[in-house]
Amino acid sequence: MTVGPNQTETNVVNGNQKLPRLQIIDGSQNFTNDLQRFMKDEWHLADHGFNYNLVAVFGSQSTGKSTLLNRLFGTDFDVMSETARRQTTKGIWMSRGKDMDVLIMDVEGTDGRERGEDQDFERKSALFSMATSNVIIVNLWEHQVGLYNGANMGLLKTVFEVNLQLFQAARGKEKTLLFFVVRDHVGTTPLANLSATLTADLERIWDGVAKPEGLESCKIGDYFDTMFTGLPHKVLLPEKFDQEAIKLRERFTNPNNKDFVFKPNYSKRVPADGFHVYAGGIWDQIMANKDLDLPTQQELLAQYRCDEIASVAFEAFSAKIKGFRQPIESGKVLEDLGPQMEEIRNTAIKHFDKDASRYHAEVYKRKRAEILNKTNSTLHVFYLGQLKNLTKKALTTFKTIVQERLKGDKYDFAEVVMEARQKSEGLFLEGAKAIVLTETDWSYDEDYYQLQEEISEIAARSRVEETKKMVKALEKSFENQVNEHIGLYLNKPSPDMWSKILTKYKSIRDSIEDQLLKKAKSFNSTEEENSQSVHNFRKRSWQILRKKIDDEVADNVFLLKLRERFEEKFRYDDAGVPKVWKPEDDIDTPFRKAREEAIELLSDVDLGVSSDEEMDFEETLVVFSETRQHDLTTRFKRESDAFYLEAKRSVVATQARIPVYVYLFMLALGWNELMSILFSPTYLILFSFIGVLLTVIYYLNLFGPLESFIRLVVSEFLGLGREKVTGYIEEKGYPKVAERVAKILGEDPKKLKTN
Ligand SMILES: Nc1nc2c(ncn2[C@@H]2O[C@H](COP(=O)(O)OP(=O)(O)OP(=O)(O)O)[C@@H](O)[C@H]2O)c(=O)[nH]1
Repeated sequence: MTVGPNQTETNVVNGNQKLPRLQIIDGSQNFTNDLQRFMKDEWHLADHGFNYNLVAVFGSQSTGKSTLLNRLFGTDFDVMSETARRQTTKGIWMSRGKDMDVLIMDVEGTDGRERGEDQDFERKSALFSMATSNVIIVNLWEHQVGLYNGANMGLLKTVFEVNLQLFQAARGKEKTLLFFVVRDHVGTTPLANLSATLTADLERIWDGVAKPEGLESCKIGDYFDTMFTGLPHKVLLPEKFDQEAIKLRERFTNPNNKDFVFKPNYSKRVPADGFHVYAGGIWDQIMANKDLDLPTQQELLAQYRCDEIASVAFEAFSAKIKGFRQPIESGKVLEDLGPQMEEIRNTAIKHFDKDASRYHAEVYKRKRAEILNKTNSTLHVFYLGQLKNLTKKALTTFKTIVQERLKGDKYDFAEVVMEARQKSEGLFLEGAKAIVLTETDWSYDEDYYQLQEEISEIAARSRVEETKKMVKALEKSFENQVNEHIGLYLNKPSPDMWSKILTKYKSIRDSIEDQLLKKAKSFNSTEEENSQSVHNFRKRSWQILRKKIDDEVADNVFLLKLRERFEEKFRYDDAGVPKVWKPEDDIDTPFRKAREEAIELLSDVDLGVSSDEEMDFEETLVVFSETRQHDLTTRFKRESDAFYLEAKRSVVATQARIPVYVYLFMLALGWNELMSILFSPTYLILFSFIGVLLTVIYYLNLFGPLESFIRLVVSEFLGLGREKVTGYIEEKGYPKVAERVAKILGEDPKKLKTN
């Protein structure tokens, strides 16, 4: 059966599942596009890494190559029909060995009987096979041994030349096994002799191969191992052929066999998942007739595959980190972000390592650094976002703690700030450390520094506010004390009250200043700030005192105080009982004294702090200026004069006595009336009552009120009379009344009317 370009075959024949095979290079020398799929889906070798081997078979056409391969590896390569006898294998076919991790290449026969001009395919396929295979089976008839052309020695020369081109640098390290299978071995010539002949031929060919510079003395054994075996005639001795074929298969399948063919140093170190790229690249190079530089090819393969692997790993990585974006952008601090990022990134790198580490070490290292860098850069965005959110959270924590702690009365501001700072910075540092991934140079120093700066700014602002609040509270306390104590002095004025006020003022002020300095310590204030605060407070305290004094010495208020003080002295005795002036009493002296004592309060008061205290504000208070003193004195004198007159009047009232002789005269005149009264019980009781009443009025000094009362009664009485008259006039009518009036007056009523 002749198969067309890049044929694939996976069908079932005679009820048996045929092993899938692929024409990787067709008769027109095109490389297949299906190799990756076959490696993965048909042969299931893609994930085998280096754990697979590759065998190619060389030999003249129709020498039973395909038959041999099918026997050894259970493959289903086409075998030439016994009757047709024409070339079967075109190009290069590939199959996986049955139940073996081995790829087998059935290469087109080498003598090109049907190929004609296309002789160079031989060299190309040799190059390709050498670049990819661990073992090369050289298939030849027994009768060809010793015949240069017949034994395909021309092909071997090509193989040697190609090998030197490809593997000169790997001398002694990497080798290829040349496995000679002598077909139709009759046995007349022992295998040992045949081997010797072949070895001698190989040496001869090797010697004839032009060696690259520096490798002139290299031996065939530096690059090749050789093995020889013979197989009986398949047609004449089929049973023996079968037995030997089974034995031979053992050497390919059983690693414990002493002649096991696959040795580690035969491997071309192409990971299975990159084989399709590598093989394709090699064939492209061969077709382009370029020097086939295997290390470069391996590097190219590594680059290609590492990129592919990295891309798959990165895709999976990207899908996993998607969920971070939204919450971080919305300002959330994600718990476990660090461990999660580390885990996702490490999984991606592990994935990469697993598949890519088989490739060219330098390329793998470089590509690993690239994907590490790429994943780290991607995660760095989340790292920065989380840092930003952490900074915000730390600042909020700081503000909240400070606000909460400052709510109470007793707090040490510096302690509060320190505690809040420790907590918020601790929160930041803990969170920041947790998101720094290994194998990164991520640093949060700058953010930490910024946070510290912002905390300091907030603390400074808060300190200013709290200081203001504290000063205000102390001023209020000062004001309350001034109102209480100094108000007391001013309510009970005395000549020494001003000095008392000043002393008290200083003592209150000093005590508040002490408190101010104590509190200021907790605010970590500087000396300069402290002295400024004290200065401001003094100024304010002085203003408070002045206001209090100003209020208390306002004209009317102070006049009242003067009057009270005067009255206290003048109208009350020492026991606080109101004085009743008697004619013999001296009114003038107590009046003068009381007035002088009151006026004393208006004496020059130059209230001020001591001159040794430096103040840049108006530090004295002239309570009563000369003009005010004069004005208040005059007004007070006027008021006090009224009291004097009242006192005098009360004395005059009691002093207006009738002389004794008048009484005697009246007694003589009214003797009879007196007697009648004395002897009339009614009169006696009446007069005694009136007498007692008058005495009480006299002693209680109630003549004034009595007089007022009488006046009130009289005026009421007159008012009543007037009402009666008006009522009468209204009732009787005016003309009649006029007539009556005219009659009484003796006038003409008409005249009166007109008037
Ligand atoms: N005498 C002899 N004939 C064999 C042997 N093995 C196979 N044949 C026959 O040789 C012929 C060619 O067999 P293939 O296996 O197709 O040979 P080939 O080398 O793969 O042929 P091409 O692919 O065309 O190069 C077939 O008719 C086989 O039956 C053998 O050991 N001895």
